[in-house]
Amino acid sequence: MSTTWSSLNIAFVGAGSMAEAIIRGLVQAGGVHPEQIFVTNRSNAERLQELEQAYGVRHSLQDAEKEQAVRDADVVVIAFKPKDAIEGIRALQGQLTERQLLVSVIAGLSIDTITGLLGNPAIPVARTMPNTSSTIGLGATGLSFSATASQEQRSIAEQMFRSTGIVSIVEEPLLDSITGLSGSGPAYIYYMMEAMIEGGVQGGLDRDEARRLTVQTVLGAARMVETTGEEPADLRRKVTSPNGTTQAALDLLASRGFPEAVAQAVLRSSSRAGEIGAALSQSAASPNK
Ligand SMILES: NC(=O)C1=CN([C@@H]2O[C@H](COP(=O)(O)OP(=O)(O)OC[C@H]3O[C@@H](n4cnc5c(N)ncnc54)[C@H](OP(=O)(O)O)[C@@H]3O)[C@@H](O)[C@H]2O)C=CC1
Ligand SMILES: O=C(O)[C@@H]1CCC=N1
Repeated sequence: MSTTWSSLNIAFVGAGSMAEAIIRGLVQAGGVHPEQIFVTNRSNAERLQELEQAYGVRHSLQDAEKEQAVRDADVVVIAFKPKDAIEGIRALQGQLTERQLLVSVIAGLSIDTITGLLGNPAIPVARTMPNTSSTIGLGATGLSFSATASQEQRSIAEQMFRSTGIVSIVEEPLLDSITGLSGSGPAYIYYMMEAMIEGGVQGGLDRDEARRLTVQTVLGAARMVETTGEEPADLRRKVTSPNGTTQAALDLLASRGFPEAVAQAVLRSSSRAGEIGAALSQSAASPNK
């Protein structure tokens, strides 16, 4: 692969929320021309049209066109659910060569399982764990590579995900930890926001007003950590007057095990990624699955 960013061909196999988040980042922030992007899925033509309308990307559901687009691509991104991974990757067997980079966003699925399913250990692979905030350029993506990925391919994958937010390059086993932290992480924050809004409503606020105040509070808190460089614990202390209102709320959260529950949630998501990966590896080893 010897190509420039402006001539890069990227094929997305799988056209759901994660594919869209990356496509949007590439087109709107990464300077990738929509013509450089091809997208396909299993059967949902309406969804492909929606993506074409939103971003101008090329698409097809025709087997021959899909195959040609994959063969022509410099980078093939697989973005289907783990349950569809074995069938989806086996379908790509024989279509990829060592000049191409396969990028996986599938939680838990190891590089070894991917190359095993492709039937070629020499295919370069970037295993990634992005998150949905990539949609607005505020993603956080973990990235690791097979030993076969060239320097150029590594740079291209890094540049792709930098156009959707920040990137953390790690050894492959740490990707499950990144899954627990930032891959699943947006959902923890949304869960917290749902509960904050509910508390506001129970306190008598109008739901829209409670939502507006919650959004600004979360945005402001994240931006404070980023802008001041202070530790979250120090910033928390600055909000908390002795024997004041915040202290009363935090005491209640601590008594209900809040910090421990959140840390355990991060670890549980990580271990679930490991379980998914192990199950996929086992199924991939079975020729009938
Ligand atoms: N959502 C998130 O927050 C994150 C998700 N991920 C990972 O991203 C992956 C995708 O998740 P998400 O985008 O949420 O999933 P979605 O359910 O939104 O999308 C899945 C897509 O895969 C397509 N698909 C399924 N099987 C095949 C196949 N055999 N060939 C081609 N396309 C196929 C589906 O097509 P059709 O509709 O036609 O069936 C659909 O377009 C998952 O593996 C997940 O682990 C990673 C980080 C964050
Ligand atoms: O829930 C999941 O399995 C995916 C992976 C990380 C975020 N969503």
